[in-house]
Amino acid sequence: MPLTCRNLSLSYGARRVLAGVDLDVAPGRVLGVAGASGSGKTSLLRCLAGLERGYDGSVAVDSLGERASARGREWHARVGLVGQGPERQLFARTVFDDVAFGPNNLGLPDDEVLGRVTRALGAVGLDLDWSLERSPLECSGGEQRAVAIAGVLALQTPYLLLDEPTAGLDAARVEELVRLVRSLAEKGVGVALVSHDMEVLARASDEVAVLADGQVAYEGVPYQVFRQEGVLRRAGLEAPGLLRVAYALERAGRACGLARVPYDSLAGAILDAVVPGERPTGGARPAGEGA
Ligand SMILES: Nc1ncnc2c1ncn2[C@@H]1O[C@H](COP(=O)(O)OP(=O)(O)OP(=O)(O)O)[C@@H](O)[C@H]1O
Repeated sequence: MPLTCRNLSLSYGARRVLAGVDLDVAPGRVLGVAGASGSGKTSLLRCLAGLERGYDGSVAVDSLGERASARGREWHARVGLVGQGPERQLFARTVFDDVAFGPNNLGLPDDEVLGRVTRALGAVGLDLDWSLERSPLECSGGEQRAVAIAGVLALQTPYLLLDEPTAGLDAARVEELVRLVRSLAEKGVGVALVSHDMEVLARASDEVAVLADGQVAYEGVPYQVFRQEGVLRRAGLEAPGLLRVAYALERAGRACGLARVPYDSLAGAILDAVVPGERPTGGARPAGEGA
């Protein structure tokens, strides 16, 4: 059963931030969440994470039903949240201790903690031996982000909420993050991914929900969402460049097979559409390699 919200509304004082939102975060799926600054993305994740109490409507996960988020511990065992700028919350003496904090807090035996920390560090590309020596304060910003994400991964929650996890990261770490999100989904984790980077959403998401004026203005598979020009305008968003090229080609009668081509293969599909038969479908040949 998914993590769901139904008719979810939330106000801060007189300001209504969410106004009747229905969304599902399903096991093994990645729900991307897009929207302008202040459209309520973080507030939505906080409701799903069981951190907001004053909402109307319902939020449920597995067998924990309406208002169950008030039960705290049970909810947090199911839903992990990596908030914005999570590296600000690193505090332990070593990276290892920081990542181990959550599992230790669950009262798990030492060998289970070690296993979880090892796997979580590996998932974000960090080394176990390094983690035993290094203070989080001595890490680069990108490493700190990875440590903070590992700390939540080590909780092994079946649902994971990520709020702007790629903000400020270099291209290689963005790439790692997209791969991590996809591999978590392949292992059955249900992920909600908030991002201002439409390319990250197009690559990582199974579906994208666009928030505008506190409501879901549109929800669908990425290539459909990003062709909704009116919705994007209303939400202050712009489709990723490659998709805009693909849409333009389709309008000109040169289909790129958007319904079946994953975003990462789109450059090859566009070249196929422009110069038919010149390239293997989905494959981009390294520069300089002969035909
Ligand atoms: N604790 C709070 N008290 C009062 N207002 C709040 C609080 N938290 C958020 N808000 C307001 O609610 C609105 C939505 O904020 P939220 O952080 O959910 O938006 P967002 O879509 O995540 O924005 P961004 O993309 O800039 O992170 C904003 O206008 C914000 O100022």
